[in-house]
Amino acid sequence: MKPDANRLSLLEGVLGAVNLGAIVLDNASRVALWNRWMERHSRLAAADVVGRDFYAVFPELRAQRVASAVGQALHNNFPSLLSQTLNKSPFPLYADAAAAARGERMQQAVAVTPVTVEGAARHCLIQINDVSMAVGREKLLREQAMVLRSQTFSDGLTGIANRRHFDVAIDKEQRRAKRYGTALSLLMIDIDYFKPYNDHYGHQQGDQCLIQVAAALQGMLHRSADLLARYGGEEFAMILPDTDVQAALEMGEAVRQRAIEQRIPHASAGSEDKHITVSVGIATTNSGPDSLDVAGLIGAADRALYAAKRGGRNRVVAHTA
Ligand SMILES: Nc1nc2c(ncn2[C@@H]2O[C@H](COP(=O)(O)OP(=O)(O)OP(=O)(O)O)[C@@H](O)[C@H]2O)c(=O)[nH]1
Repeated sequence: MKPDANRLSLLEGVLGAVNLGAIVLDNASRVALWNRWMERHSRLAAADVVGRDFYAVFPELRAQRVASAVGQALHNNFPSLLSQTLNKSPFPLYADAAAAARGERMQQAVAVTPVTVEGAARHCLIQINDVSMAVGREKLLREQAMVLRSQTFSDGLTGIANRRHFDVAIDKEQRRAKRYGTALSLLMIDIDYFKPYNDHYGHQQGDQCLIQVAAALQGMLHRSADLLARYGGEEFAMILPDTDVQAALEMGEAVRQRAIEQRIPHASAGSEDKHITVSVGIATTNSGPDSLDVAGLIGAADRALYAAKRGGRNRVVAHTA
């Protein structure tokens, strides 16, 4: 074999073996080369395609970015890499027969490159990579990152916001209240006689009680900036932006009532009512000169809660400066 013919058959062999789609178009956009990968995934044989107008083979591509990339390569000697977000699957190519039957195109990365051919007008090479796996992996990673993020900010037992979420939110709301001169209220809510509940019914039922109370309180919040968090073991915190002391007292009372409405039996409660109750401590900060910082607000709500417990439990106490 002559050296030139040798090189040509080597090149044909290589093009046939590469694991990507290769199409060569001549200057009049006729298909000059169609490799085996293209045959496999388009289900069009080279013999049926070579020599035909590219847009007769793929009419839908005429109005697409691929067409302008081909034009730029052939007429302006300009290479293009098609944006994958805008051109996910421009070619009707399928991983296998089953995907073709489902009409599920493979995700593609497409590059169009001008090719100089000795003694002929400029050609162009279209390379198509199957990036379905990479795209799938990326999607999975993004989904996992979202799950991780939501786990980082929610309490594993009750599903409501956790302490970390609370810390971020209270800080943000305190600064917002100060900046806009609005009131901010914090409710600390603690289940009464929870240690005897656990001792009497067991830890697992204690967990169920926490889940039920958390869900009931969560259902009371309707404004997007309101937040209920699990602050500690059997203690919840409710952040209420734009809420003055009067409105916070009403909310505290509604919380107390909602807990009672659950009718969770508590045979060993230290009180007359043999059902689960909660105590609520409230602190409110305004933008005035005696406005509280985050630590001050939490400390004040904690002291109010302690006063509610000392006062007999199943009650609401608001901090007074
Ligand atoms: N089941 C369960 N119990 C918890 C969890 N976290 C904290 N606890 C329990 O909550 C109880 C809290 O008890 P205390 O702080 O003594 O308060 P209390 O018995 O509720 O008494 P008062 O608050 O004064 O009415 C402890 O027994 C903890 O073990 C949890 O995730 N699950």
